[in-house]
Amino acid sequence: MSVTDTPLISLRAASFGYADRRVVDGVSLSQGRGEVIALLGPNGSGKTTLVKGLLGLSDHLGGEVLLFGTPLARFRDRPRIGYVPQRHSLSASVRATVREVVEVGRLTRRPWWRPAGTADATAVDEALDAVGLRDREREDVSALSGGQQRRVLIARALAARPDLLVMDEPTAGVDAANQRILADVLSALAARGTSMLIVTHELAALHEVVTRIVCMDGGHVDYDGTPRDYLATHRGHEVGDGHHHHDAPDGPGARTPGMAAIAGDPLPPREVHHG
Ligand SMILES: Nc1ncnc2c1ncn2[C@@H]1O[C@H](COP(=O)(O)OP(=O)(O)OP(=O)(O)O)[C@@H](O)[C@H]1O
Repeated sequence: MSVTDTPLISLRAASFGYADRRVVDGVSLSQGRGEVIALLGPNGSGKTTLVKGLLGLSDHLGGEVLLFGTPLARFRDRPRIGYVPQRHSLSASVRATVREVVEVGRLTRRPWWRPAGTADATAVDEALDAVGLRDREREDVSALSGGQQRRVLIARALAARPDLLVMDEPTAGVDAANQRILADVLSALAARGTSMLIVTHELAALHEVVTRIVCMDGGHVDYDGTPRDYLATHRGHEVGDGHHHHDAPDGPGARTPGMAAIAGDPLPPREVHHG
């Protein structure tokens, strides 16, 4: 297998959890370069625990986990995986400009004592362009909407030029118009070949971006295939986790659109964007 064929992530019978509590149990999954995987499943099925496991933020409790071919325990090249955490918005109590927040993404790419150079500035410019916020770079992040702040966080992750972008519910809590903008941002990244692993309850918003669907239930993977096959086998059910929802009536799943949306019903109109 050549280096370029090495999967970005490769899990064999992998388990993750917290201390001795096994939440993700015996999952086998590998992601190739350029793939955009939507990780679906009901609340509590272990999606976040799985992606946190890849980042060393939950405990690896068994099985094999390779990141870019290197066993998780020996993996040191953390900046290769960009992470946009769940339900994270930027604190209103800290004053920082959009650009300053994105610049933080570069810190993992240089020693702490070296000041930012032109390569850092270029990476920040590109990340801001990728999310369509270059023209807002001097603004205070607290002045931005929730959806725009989510884009700032995506830019922060992109600034490190990761090989894999892991996002936990990037569209949750964002209104329909801004979901559309976020989906466009992710589509543009996908068109550039960015590999993504996206935990989501809102497949309808992202269906144009996703190349593969992995569905979890009770800590296991119970579906892994193309969006087309997923649609065929799950027709009549709600997208993602709607049919399993049990513990978060006001959570993101509560807004999960039905199958009709992914099957081609029109999405909400695009937001007209001013400056
Ligand atoms: N830090 C933690 N310590 C102990 N248990 C945890 C921790 N974080 C999550 N869990 C438990 O792990 C289980 C799976 O949670 P996880 O967040 O991975 O699910 P999820 O599929 O991402 O759910 P959601 O769709 O609600 O985000 C839950 O039962 C949760 O209580």
